[in-house]
Amino acid sequence: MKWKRSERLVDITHHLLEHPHKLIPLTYFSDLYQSAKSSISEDLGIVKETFEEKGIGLLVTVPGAAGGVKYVPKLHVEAARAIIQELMEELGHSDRLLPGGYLFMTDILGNPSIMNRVGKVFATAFANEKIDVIMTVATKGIPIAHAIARHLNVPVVVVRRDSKVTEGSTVSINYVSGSSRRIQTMVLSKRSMKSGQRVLITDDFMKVGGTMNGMKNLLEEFDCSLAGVAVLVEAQHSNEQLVENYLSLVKLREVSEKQRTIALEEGNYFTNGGF
Ligand SMILES: O=P(O)(O)OC[C@H]1C[C@H](OP(=O)(O)OP(=O)(O)O)[C@H](O)[C@@H]1O
Repeated sequence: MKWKRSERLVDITHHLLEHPHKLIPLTYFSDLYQSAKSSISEDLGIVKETFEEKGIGLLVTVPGAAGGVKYVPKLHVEAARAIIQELMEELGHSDRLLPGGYLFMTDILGNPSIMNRVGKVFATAFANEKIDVIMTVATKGIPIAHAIARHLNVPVVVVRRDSKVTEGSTVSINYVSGSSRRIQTMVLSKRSMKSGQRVLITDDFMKVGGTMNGMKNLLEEFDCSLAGVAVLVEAQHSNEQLVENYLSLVKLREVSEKQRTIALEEGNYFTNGGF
């Protein structure tokens, strides 16, 4: 089948979007479309210019025999800010307030369109980091972890709070859950990670950071290192913050269970390295 340029451009775009952060040799495209490398290079130049101008992402070219092109999901600042503003509007409804200063977020975490945008905001911040794995803790962190993983093209590991025979042999640690000051357990299958991997930790909500801190401690048991911490919503609180370096999209500054009010502000995404 002879491919017209317009058909190649559509198919190249589709392939790149389906394989973020994957280095694709030019020969893959020239063989697929039976086209000269020079034509493919021109095609990729058009895709690159449109991707970067429209804020879809970057098209990184790696020269040399082992080279190729790699699509890196990366939003423009304005697009990231608009997604965070959208989140704040969604979260700002007083009926989301739960006892203990938590917010009901399950509907947002279950919304694939919102999660996809959240994933791309975080993937933008970590686009240049070497990340091998994304770790979260069951349950509500799972949709966020997968959303980020989709854009970074890396696997997700889910820490559980209980041991299950279906996880095989496991590593477990105890940690103090910040808000409730309860001793809790984190369990992760030994098969989940390999020594030396760099891990991005994420969760839907961080209050005192006990949960996040527990996951950081778990990394040490696997001889893995922390590549970053991504939090959807962080909550202001009076206790000592157990986690310093993290990125949050939204900050729950103040809640009044009596007045049923929620005060939100942008998280530290833009001030702490999101861009
Ligand atoms: O910063 P901390 O004070 O440790 O609290 C943050 C925890 C608590 C809550 O999880 P839960 O609602 O307890 O558990 P699940 O995600 O399974 O609903 C939230 O999803 C974070 O994981």
